[in-house]
Amino acid sequence: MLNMKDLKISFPSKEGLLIPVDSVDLEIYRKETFTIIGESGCGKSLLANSILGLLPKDAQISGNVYLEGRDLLSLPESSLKKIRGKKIGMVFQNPSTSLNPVFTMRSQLYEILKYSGKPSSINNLIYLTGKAGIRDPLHRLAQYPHQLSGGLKQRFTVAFGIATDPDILIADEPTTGLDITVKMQLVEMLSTLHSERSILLITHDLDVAYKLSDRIAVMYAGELVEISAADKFFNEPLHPYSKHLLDSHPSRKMKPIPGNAPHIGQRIKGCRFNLRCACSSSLCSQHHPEMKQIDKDRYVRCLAFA
Ligand SMILES: Nc1ncnc2c1ncn2[C@@H]1O[C@H](COP(=O)(O)OP(=O)(O)OP(=O)(O)O)[C@@H](O)[C@H]1O
Ligand code: NI
Repeated sequence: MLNMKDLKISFPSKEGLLIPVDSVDLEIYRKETFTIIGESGCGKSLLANSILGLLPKDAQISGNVYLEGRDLLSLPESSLKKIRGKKIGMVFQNPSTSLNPVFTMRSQLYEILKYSGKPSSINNLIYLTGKAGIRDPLHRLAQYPHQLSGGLKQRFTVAFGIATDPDILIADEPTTGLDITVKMQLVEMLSTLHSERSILLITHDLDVAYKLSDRIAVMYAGELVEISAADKFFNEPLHPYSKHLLDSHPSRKMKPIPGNAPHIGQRIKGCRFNLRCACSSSLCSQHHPEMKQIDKDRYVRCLAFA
């Protein structure tokens, strides 16, 4: 459905070219929830934003992003805008920035539907708010963003995200900043959407990833280092970094990952994780591993598997 080939995003800077996303290859299947996890700054949001053509102006991008065979990166802005509106839905990290404070929820949802040529009857508005798990829809639709709780605002951004019935919904940290009860309600709601469309989920939160994902991709310093079916991933992570990520969770060993994530300008020879890896050998600091298929639904970038 959505395919990335050798995607690279870079920024010119005084210290030379910064490459926060490097050689990413991935495929998101129809109706699956594909989740990207990894420490802050590893490139998750840039990767997601590249699908929408929403990168910063100075970003340089190469490679391909195919949505149903069409390369989004080669399309002019006008076509991209149409696709963005109809085929790709987006749920942003901070609902306050994606909701317009001066319009009611009803008029905002109405505008999205009208713009994308979808039915904008009140029945459809109620249907969509219901799908996003919003109770008492008529009352809520009449309100302005500042009258809503954080959880309700986030539900409305989900309603906006699915309004155009997109093939893929991109949700970047949708649960960040929500308290635990509201977070779990949102997760519950997202899981009901899951059977209908592909979801690209980005999260720091392993609980959220565990509850929602069909497959997990782990990103480290701009590269994907593991892609695995979610059940296998949580039982038997392959990459040493994946193991550390899981061990840092309170329900496991709650052990922090040793060392620090590399600085964005840092060029690391060999495996990018070798400086922090307990299993690292002299080979790891010399050879940069390729992504290798281990079995039907697992890939890993680690010399221990080469
Ligand atoms: N316009 C820019 N110019 C230079 N570097 C940038 C720019 N935008 C982002 N970056 C850098 O790219 C890296 C990846 O950023 P990105 O936002 O994709 O990380 P992330 O994995 O989403 O992190 P988080 O989990 O904190 O949201 C970061 O180191 C960031 O500083
Ligand atoms: Ni991010």
